[in-house]
Amino acid sequence: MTDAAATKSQLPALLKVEGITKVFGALKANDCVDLDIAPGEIHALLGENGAGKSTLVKMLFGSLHPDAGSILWRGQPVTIANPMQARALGIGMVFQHFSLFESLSAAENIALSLGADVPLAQIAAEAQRVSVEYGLPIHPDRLVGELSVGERQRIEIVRCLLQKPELIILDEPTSVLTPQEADRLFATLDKLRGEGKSILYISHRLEEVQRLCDRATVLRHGKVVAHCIPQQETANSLATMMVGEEIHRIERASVSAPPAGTEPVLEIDGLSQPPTGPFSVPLENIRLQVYPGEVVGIAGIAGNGQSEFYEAVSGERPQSSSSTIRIRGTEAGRLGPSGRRRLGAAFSPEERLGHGAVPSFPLSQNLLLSRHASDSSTYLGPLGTIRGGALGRTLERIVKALDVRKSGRDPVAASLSGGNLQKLILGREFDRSPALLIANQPTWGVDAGAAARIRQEIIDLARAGAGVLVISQDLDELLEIADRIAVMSDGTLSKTVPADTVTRETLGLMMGGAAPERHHDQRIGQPGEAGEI
Ligand SMILES: Nc1ncnc2c1ncn2[C@@H]1O[C@H](COP(=O)(O)OP(=O)(O)OP(=O)(O)O)[C@@H](O)[C@H]1O
Repeated sequence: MTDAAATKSQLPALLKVEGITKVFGALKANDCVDLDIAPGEIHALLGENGAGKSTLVKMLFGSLHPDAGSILWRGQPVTIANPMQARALGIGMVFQHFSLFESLSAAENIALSLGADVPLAQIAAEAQRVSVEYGLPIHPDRLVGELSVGERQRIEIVRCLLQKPELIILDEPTSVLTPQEADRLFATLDKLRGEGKSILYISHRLEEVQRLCDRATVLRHGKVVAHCIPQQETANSLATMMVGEEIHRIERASVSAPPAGTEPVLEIDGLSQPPTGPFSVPLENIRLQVYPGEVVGIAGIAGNGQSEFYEAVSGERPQSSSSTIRIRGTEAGRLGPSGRRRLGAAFSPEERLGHGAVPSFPLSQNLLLSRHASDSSTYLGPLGTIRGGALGRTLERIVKALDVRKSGRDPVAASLSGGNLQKLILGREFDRSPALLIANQPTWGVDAGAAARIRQEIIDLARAGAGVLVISQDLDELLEIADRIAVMSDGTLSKTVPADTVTRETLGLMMGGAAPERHHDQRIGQPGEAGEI
């Protein structure tokens, strides 16, 4: 045990959890969990998707209630009936799925949760002060609906800090952040720890857990399997504790240039789009080609036009000109998502709940929503009746292929853990064997084992002949799976470079806008790209 961790483990606990159990139907999501957190400690809560982490922290925040066990706060047993009581005790939480109203400004959202009679201008000023003090830049007057996921998260953290909590629960805070934003967050958390605040930190990124956290509790299938000091472990040993077996190593055969004359599966030619809202990023003359057999990655700092680009290529925001987007040679610019799906495209959006899936619909109905147009003869009868048997069989196939953990046969989407829902949404698209897959942040919030599985599926899909476009803020992910990488910056797209000729550092520079040439696209095997970065 390191000296600091040893000292912290001996301090009287700020929070102690004893034998907490939570049952959903036949599933024990938490099974007699013990955990203690000292003042001034960053404590990691680790476990694979569906291990029970969110269930545990929701009980600490009063949004779920334990079936057995006790919670002690500063040594006293407490019942946390609701989030208001949790906040009153001094427990704040930043959720994995943000709880902000999109049509309200950042300051209005903060005002709602503070619930006090404080003028909005004062709340905005206070939020600004906290955001500067803790290095979390936000714009209090901006509408949340216009902001990137990273910016929304900063608002959530600022809102939480304004409530002056003693314990802050962070559920996968860095999964949507760039390396630079994550570094800034770590500095913020360090500062909070220095002020004596405690942090319960859920993350699938084991390197950052080792770098940041004093102690860790590891859950598997709802049970505590280990308490450990992350710095005394390796990322591999932590992952093995979580999943109980070694993590799959990605296998990736190199891809050769497609034969001359091969038609791209996706061709974007001069895609420009004016701002779609007061704070949205305009897209400027984007050109890109994706060929069968390859994975093309789009890197970039959040808020540089990736969301607008995804909307344009997926058909969520059809274009005024048909010819700016071609899918398998057919002009598709004016088509919506279903029209593009009929051409063989598949899509996986960044936000899984609300966008990738309807939270209150069972999984089978969510499956139907994305496949009714492209596979109508499989899932719909002659009079538009739903073929439940076919839907059920497909669902089972997807669940098996991606090892989706769920409670019950066909539960509502909202009941799946974040990572399991992500596996389901991607599995739904893989299952169609699409000619083109466009995935936005495919492994956001997914555990190390499942992320490896998803990345392998993406590579296998490409090697089986599909073209894949992956938008990701995770540079390591792009370097692992992409054959070519382009960087989105300020609504423009750099030329692509072969992934094996770039490093994180050069990509980081490109993300900062250092790429001298834009609007070009280059296929694998064409020379002279890397030197031009
Ligand atoms: N409201 C609910 N109803 C039914 N089952 C639920 C509910 N909430 C969670 N579960 C189930 O409990 C298990 C634990 O889920 P939980 O969200 O706590 O996992 P997690 O460790 O946070 O996973 P992830 O890393 O994917 O977020 C999962 O199998 C999930 O499907």
